[in-house]
Amino acid sequence: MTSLPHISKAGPAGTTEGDPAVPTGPVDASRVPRFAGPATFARLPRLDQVTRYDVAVVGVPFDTGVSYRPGARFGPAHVRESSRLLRPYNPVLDVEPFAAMQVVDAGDIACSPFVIEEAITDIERGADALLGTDSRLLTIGGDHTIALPLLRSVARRYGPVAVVHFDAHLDTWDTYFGAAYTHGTPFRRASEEGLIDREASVHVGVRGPLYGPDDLTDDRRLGFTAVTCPDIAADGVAGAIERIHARIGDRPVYVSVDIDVLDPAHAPGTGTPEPGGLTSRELLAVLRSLRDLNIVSADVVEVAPAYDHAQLTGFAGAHVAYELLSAMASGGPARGRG
Ligand SMILES: N=C(N)NCCCC(=O)O
Ligand SMILES: [Zn+2]
Ligand SMILES: [Zn+2]
Repeated sequence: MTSLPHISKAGPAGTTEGDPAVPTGPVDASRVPRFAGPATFARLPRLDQVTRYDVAVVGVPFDTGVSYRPGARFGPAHVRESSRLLRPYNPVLDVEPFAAMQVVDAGDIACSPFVIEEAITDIERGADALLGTDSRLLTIGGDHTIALPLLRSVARRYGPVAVVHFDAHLDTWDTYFGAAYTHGTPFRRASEEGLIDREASVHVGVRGPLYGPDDLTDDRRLGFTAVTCPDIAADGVAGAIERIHARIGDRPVYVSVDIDVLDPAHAPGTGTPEPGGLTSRELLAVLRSLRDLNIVSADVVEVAPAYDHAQLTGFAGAHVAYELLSAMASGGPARGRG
């Protein structure tokens, strides 16, 4: 009988047992079935099972900032459960992210489900505790409100960062019902607080009706340009990649992926779905191109499992996280401003 867990060393079999320099990898799916044992992200070790890490995958089960369907508080658990099928080698980028870096599951940041301002402080402190000089965060939300405290933490370390924001929505609106901190407003607050590089931030996948033309002029003033879904329909994925790279260069960049950037056919489990979105194939291709960028941290947000079908959105979220980790592994450690 085999007992759990069979956490593997990510180096060549038999050569690295007990070597602290070699990352501890996922549970070996050829020895312990994928559907057995606890659902850490990609079946990676927990924070307390390693002595150091390069990337902490951390959940933020918060959805008090939503304007429509609630439920993204259950996103971290759903993405973890859906990440059991991931495999260690990324053939497109020719990288083994869990061998190139020590990736750990740091659990969830506990935050208030009642008071948004308190939750934002909790998330910022939680991120500060995990983000080191040579470590990065990959955060699983949670609604998009959480990008604000995450950017505060990242900007404290790197200064204002470029943002590549994948989303159907601008999320640079001002207030809802007079509330400043919501999932429709994080990038406006971040821009006002000086957390983002206004010369180098970009939305990807924006579409759907707005409140009025001012939304777009405000958005540009706040430092964003947009590669919209109609742009991608016209110029393809290659056109999108070219524009993103031209805008970002080698600046430190934070990547935020709202899963509703995908068409609802690819990701139904989300709170504010908008028809006419990206396919998962298109999104994964753009994410792979980010290997050339200086990624300082990233998030995947807005997975709301109550509206999911057949784990489509969960698998999409898990794969997005995997490609972000692969891009980080492939691009090497984060660097400060050159
Ligand atoms: N961040 C997300 N997913 N949605 C923002 C939608 C804001 C609105 O209801 O206008
Ligand atoms: Zn959105
Ligand atoms: Zn969003």
